[in-house]
Amino acid sequence: MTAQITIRRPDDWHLHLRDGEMLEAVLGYTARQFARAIVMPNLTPPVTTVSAAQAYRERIIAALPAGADFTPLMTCYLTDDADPAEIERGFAEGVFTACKIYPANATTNSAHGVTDIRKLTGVLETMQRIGMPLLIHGEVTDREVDIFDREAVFIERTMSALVRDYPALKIVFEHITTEDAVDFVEASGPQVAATITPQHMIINRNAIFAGGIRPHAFCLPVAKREHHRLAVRKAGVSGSPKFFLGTDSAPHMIGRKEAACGCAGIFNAPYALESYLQVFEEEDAIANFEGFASLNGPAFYGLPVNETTVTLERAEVVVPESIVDGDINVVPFHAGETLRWRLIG
Ligand SMILES: NC(=O)N[C@@H](CC(=O)O)C(=O)O
Ligand SMILES: [Zn+2]
Ligand SMILES: [Zn+2]
Repeated sequence: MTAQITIRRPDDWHLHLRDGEMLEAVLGYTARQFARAIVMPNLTPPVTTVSAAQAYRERIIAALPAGADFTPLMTCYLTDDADPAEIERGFAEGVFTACKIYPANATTNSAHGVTDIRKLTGVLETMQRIGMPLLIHGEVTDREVDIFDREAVFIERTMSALVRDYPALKIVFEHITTEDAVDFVEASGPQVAATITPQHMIINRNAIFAGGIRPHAFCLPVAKREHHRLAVRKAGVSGSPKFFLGTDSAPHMIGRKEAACGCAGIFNAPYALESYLQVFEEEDAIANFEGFASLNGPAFYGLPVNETTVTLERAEVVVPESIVDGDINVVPFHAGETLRWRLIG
């Protein structure tokens, strides 16, 4: 049995770092595991301009623990009136790495999101021309559509046409949760890829109702049926360059999760690599772990791979029931469980 595994240092291609005290409390966990991360722009107010992204990047860098080697890659939150010139300038100046579409009201802090993708023609043409990736939270927001079908219906109603109409646009289908999304990404050209979270490889929708309502297993897109989990898991460990690591680590204060109307989001940053590696091991696919965690993302984004490495050893790690820092109290993914790998640096 392998006792240690060393891979090139991974990156997280989908991450929520928040701001202020929460940023201070959670950033170190990601910086310990990952060299770079695509930082989601769904702050209040959202990050829609080059100057807001620059200022947010500075706050992140200022909050880094001493000696950390971590680069935040910033994203622009698209709204109906997003300005193609601003986006092109942000990309050219190296401030924006990508743009993010949240369909309006699809998820946490998405009230300013896009109401109709047809309003973005100028933006999407520009992004296609300059090779700037478009990251999509792929769920319809139509309340008539069952919540478990919203990703599949988004493919039918929006994603298919988008891929057809912008054949050279780089698109990341974020945090995929269904067999439909796996099939769609596999059937599309190399310009279409997807991120996969640890939770969507590990839990199905039963986890949200195991013996009672489990708010810490609730995120969006919500976990689906077992056959979808198996399809997502298989895609993730397959070695296909179209699938790469994106934790979607999304911390919310314990009181905002354990509430009559609890927030969506799972905080998985502290043990993300341990969690993913366990899946690759269970699927007898450790040989594909480095590709998923450290190579496929940079290749898709056209960025260099990281030069340094990380090592995980086979050792039990008990995940704490909560992560507390000053006033911040967040329950991590796998709280109270024992994981089989430990990141040693
Ligand atoms: N994934 C989540 O459940 N929540 C994210 C938003 C998102 O990625 O959709 C958040 O910002 O809390
Ligand atoms: Zn999302
Ligand atoms: Zn997210």
